[in-house]
Amino acid sequence: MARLQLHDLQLARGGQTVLEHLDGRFMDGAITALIGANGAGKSTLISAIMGMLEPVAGRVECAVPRERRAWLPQQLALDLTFPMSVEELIMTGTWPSHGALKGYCGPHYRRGREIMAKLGISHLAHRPLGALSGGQRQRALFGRTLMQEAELLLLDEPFANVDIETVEVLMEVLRDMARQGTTIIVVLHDMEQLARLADDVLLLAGGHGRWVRPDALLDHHSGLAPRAPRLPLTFPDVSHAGTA
Ligand SMILES: Nc1ncnc2c1ncn2[C@@H]1O[C@H](COP(=O)(O)OP(=O)(O)OP(=O)(O)O)[C@@H](O)[C@H]1O
Repeated sequence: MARLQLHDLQLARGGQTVLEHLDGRFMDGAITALIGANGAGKSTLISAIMGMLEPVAGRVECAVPRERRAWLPQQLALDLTFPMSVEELIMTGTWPSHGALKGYCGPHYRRGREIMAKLGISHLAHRPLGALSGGQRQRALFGRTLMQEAELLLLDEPFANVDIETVEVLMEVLRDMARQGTTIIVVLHDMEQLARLADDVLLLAGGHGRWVRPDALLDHHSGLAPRAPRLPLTFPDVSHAGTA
């Protein structure tokens, strides 16, 4: 039911506590929006979930094997200038489970072609990453995640610098992955995207985390800005909302 759980987690950066007493479970097959102001600790929590940051106290319980955990950072954080084609990038999705040095076999290539077709990038298979638009690059990065057969997927603002048509394709891919049981955590700042995608919301503020129903956030925003759903998220007082 919940392969990823947080137990009284305390995380620090540079000797300073960033988050404490963080509890909760991320349901299998659900999409959780991770929200909070700049510096609230979203990246810190993601690092801990990916096993890259040791908790000061408490623990992350994750039953998903490491090779099935995928992390898609913000596009700007990625160096995509190295000479690699779209197809080559997608095939690297096999590395965590298959190894980087073994080469690929027929079924790998077939699956890679299916994934490119699903993402509408078959015609870009041999194009270098450096020659792609933001949207095309993001489709290719999602392709690598599909190739990896991720069971836990963390994404940081996956729709930033991406065209509207690509947003639609990628949202459908995420929904599809969730339907197949993948646990998805996505950092979002856009209310409309949250409304469309999130089954659950974890709000980080003041060093704590609170689980909020998406509709509670939507009610808050509809009162503030009924005609402007694309406003960036603001953070309501959710002190009435129970922690998980
Ligand atoms: N390597 C580091 N060393 C020291 N402090 C750090 C380090 N990384 C992050 N911090 C601090 O930890 C706090 C949480 O940062 P974090 O990057 O997790 O926030 P965030 O919610 O992801 O912010 P943003 O939305 O700006 O990416 C901030 O106060 C930040 O300055």
